[in-house]
Amino acid sequence: MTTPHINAAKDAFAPICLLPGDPLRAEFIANSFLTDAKQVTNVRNMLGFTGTYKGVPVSVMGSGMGIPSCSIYATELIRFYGVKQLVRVGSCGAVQPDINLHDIILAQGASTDSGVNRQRFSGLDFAAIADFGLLRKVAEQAEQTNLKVRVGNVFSADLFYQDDRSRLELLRKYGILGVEMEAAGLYGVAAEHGVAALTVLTVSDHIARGEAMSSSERQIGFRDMVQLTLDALI
Ligand SMILES: O=P(O)(O)O[C@H]1O[C@H](CO)[C@@H](O)[C@H]1O
Ligand SMILES: O=c1cc[nH]c(=O)[nH]1
Repeated sequence: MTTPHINAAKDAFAPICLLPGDPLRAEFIANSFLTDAKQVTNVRNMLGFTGTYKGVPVSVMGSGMGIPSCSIYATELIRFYGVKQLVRVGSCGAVQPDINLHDIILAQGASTDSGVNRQRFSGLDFAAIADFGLLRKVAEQAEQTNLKVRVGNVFSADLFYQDDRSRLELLRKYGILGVEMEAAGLYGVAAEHGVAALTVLTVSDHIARGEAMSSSERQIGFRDMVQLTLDALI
């Protein structure tokens, strides 16, 4: 079976799928965390893998950057491959002064400048929120392992390069924790199909302070996020 963007066998994906933006991060997660991970799709080099974690089948697939790309993969995974729980494991730029590089954010909700949810919600404003069950599991796992996480609203931006400082100040004032590019779209796709989604983010940049992780720091930081997420869900 193939879809326009996934060339996996019909039963190739597990009901739980992690979605990093970067397909090479998907490969890293598969090789580092999953047992017997096998590559199941490679259309456009958007790699997807399925293996097990503590004996439970888990998939991981790149989603690309931005809501349109992520929405394509999320929709095909749900409609054609039966995925029921989609958990984005991504990076973000921090907005608030008390958030630092390496911090982990659970995106309880996602504000956005994208119009996609208005398109699917008849022009009305849809509150793009995480599945409470998934959110609670990851928050409780963090508490049990003494890993500090922040839970709240993030902003899913269409533009990565956005130099408007007044917008940054607006986001800070409204309590936005971090800026990324997919969560609001993922939550909209999940709501449309009646499945569960969550976004877990590692702070890779501080937008206000102009700080950024090195590539090796990114890998270690992402490791903590993935470990937390898998231990919470499985
Ligand atoms: O690291 P990922 O998961 O790709 O997430 C963030 O990084 C990309 C921008 O560099 C966007 O996709 C943004 O959401
Ligand atoms: O979308 C993103 C991701 C990481 N850092 C940012 O500043 N923006």
